[in-house]
Amino acid sequence: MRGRERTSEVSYNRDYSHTVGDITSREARIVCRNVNVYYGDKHAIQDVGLDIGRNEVIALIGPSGCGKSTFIRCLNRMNDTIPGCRVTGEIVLDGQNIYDGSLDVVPLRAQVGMVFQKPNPFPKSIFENVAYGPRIHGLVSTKAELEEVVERSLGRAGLWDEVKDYLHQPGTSLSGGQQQRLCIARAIAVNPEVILMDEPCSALDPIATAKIEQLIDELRSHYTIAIVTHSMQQAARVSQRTAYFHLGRLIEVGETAQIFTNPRHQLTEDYITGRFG
Ligand SMILES: Nc1ncnc2c1ncn2[C@@H]1O[C@H](COP(=O)(O)OP(=O)(O)OP(=O)(O)O)[C@@H](O)[C@H]1O
Repeated sequence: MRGRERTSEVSYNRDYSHTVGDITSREARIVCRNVNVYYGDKHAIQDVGLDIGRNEVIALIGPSGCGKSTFIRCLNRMNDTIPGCRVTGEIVLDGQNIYDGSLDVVPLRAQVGMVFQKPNPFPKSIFENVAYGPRIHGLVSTKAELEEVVERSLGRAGLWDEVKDYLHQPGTSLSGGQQQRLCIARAIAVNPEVILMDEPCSALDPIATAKIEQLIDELRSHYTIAIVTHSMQQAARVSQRTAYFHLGRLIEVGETAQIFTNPRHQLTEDYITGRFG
């Protein structure tokens, strides 16, 4: 790590000497400590500590391969599905370490929903895409309740008005941006607390991207959101805090405005000014 005067002036976290800035959050929803991830012998995430707060959007940024996706996948144990992947450390959601052996990952993945880079609706109708989760998680007992959940979720995802007359058309018949909002509605339908988004706009045009960004801002009042993005403009537009990763380490975290206007670590500055990445 290159040093210069700037790095000697900054205050590091007491327990996370390689991370500049305050890793804690006043109203922490997720508390990550000493998180390490290995793919076989490869040490992909190294000693990450980070809180993610209630009703906040946190952007995870950094050069390709720095571990953003790997880290976000730790938060709902999606890495469990990757052969040879091992996670150590603690990730506590509402007081429970989600890596406890006794924890059932099925409800966890409803509680911590995920939206991927490419919209991935099920090969089912628009209605069924949203209804599937509440039905299998036993969240509704009548048809009327199910219809209400579908309408509310599509409404919250900003899609209801566009699809209310086509609920029985295939989800895949929608445009890319609409499909992504359908996937957000599907995540919302099972009452998540946290929504993880891994480059949710990378397959979308600027208009569809703007809609998703506006939606993210609206969703913040109900959910905690972590978003991986390659777009620094997007991070600046949608997030309140930003975390900068480099080679598997969390280098700097802070208020988004501070990270983009006054980064405290040389590596962060190099990245945001386009010197590498
Ligand atoms: N399934 C896997 N098996 C082995 N190594 C992996 C796997 N997935 C990721 N890695 C490695 O872990 C490191 C972090 O990758 P990751 O995809 O998390 O980075 P990223 O910051 O999200 O990258 P990008 O911005 O390009 O998506 C990289 O060195 C990558 O090659």
